[in-house]
Amino acid sequence: MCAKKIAGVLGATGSVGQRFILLLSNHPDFELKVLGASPRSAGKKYIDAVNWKQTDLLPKSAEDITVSECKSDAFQNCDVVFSGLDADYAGPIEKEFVEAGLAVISNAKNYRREEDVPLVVPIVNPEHLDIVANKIENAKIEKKSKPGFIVCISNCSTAGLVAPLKPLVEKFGPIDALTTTTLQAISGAGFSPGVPGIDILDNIIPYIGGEEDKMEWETKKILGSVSNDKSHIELLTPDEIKVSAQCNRVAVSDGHTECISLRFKNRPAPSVDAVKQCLRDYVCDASKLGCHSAPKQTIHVLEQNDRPQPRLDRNRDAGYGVSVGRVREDPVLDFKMVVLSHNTIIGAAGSGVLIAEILLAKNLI
Ligand SMILES: NC(=O)C1=CN([C@@H]2O[C@H](COP(=O)(O)OP(=O)(O)OC[C@H]3O[C@@H](n4cnc5c(N)ncnc54)[C@H](OP(=O)(O)O)[C@@H]3O)[C@@H](O)[C@H]2O)C=CC1
Ligand SMILES: N[C@@H](CC(=O)OP(=O)(O)O)C(=O)O
Repeated sequence: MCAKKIAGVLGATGSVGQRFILLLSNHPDFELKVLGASPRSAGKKYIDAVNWKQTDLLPKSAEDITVSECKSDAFQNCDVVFSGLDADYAGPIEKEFVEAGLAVISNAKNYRREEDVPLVVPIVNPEHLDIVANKIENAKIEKKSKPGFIVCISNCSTAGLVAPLKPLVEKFGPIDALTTTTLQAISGAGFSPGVPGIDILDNIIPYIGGEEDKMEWETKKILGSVSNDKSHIELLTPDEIKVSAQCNRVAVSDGHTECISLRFKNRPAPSVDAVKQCLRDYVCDASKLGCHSAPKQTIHVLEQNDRPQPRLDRNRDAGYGVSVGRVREDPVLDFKMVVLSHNTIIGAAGSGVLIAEILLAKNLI
């Protein structure tokens, strides 16, 4: 049995950072050693710096770690650094880490649109990590030291959307039109400052800044393909997919729900039963690789009329699985369905951990 890889977390005190702490405590492959947050938290013990808001208790192993400033010196011994940094600060910090030769897996939006940065939902497009493998291979050929790199995790609502789309597009071809209306949990808005109770109690907020554009754009990259020379990602064209998103904040703690309608380009459209079977049969590559956190069932197709529900279904496969319910014909497009995914697990920190497990299985960290 190899020694565990050393892991660090940037933005360790936030909504995503706290989830990283939970997922990495007692992980068989990674040992959490270094935590970073803002200058307000640096120098304090983690237990004193964090305002812990998870329903699971703060792991003992993290309590006494002294929070560092987010500078690469403190993280030099890390084999992998997970970032849950506020996007207002993530850009230059993550850049400095990559330049220092570190492997960074980031939840922040800053580098998602760079064409040579993989944007990965690990249950959907781990093959985009070939770009990292190619960078490392090229450095070897040029006898340079192992390069730093960044892998971005998608927007949390996008992660839930692309999970069922991947097997459907593979089996039934391009999607001519898709609309999605989201009902997003408050943990998605983070903890500093977070959504005020007075705004969300007895209410729905029909606007989440930037979210609709992210869903519409990121879907094209995640379902796109690696270029022949493995240097960048080629996006799907509008001819291959058209997405329209409307995003809403609702009074749910964790778990994003999405009501999706879609029409395939190819005629005749498949039957409802064929769509359900396709979703049930999908086994993601992370599961085939035997990764520790990979879901046993990637997509759970639920038959009850009133499911999925966030409180009841968000923890399927420990939050790494996605639930799909109410698959039925749509009188305007071809089909409609309801998708539920855990926004801070498969939509954020869990995806980061699973990406690291895949990188490890491929000897890239
Ligand atoms: N929540 C979610 O479901 C998802 C979030 N994301 C993305 O992940 C990132 C983190 O989100 P979230 O956890 O919700 O945000 P939070 O606001 O809860 O946490 C932000 C973190 O950034 C740290 N930070 C703030 N300012 C600085 C600074 N100047 N230097 C270094 N660190 C700083 C904070 O530290 P301190 O406590 O010391 O202030 C805290 O650890 C964001 O980019 C977000 O868009 C992505 C997918 C899903
Ligand atoms: N905006 C998402 C959280 C998220 O994923 O944000 P971003 O795409 O900026 O990382 C939410 O509020 O639920």
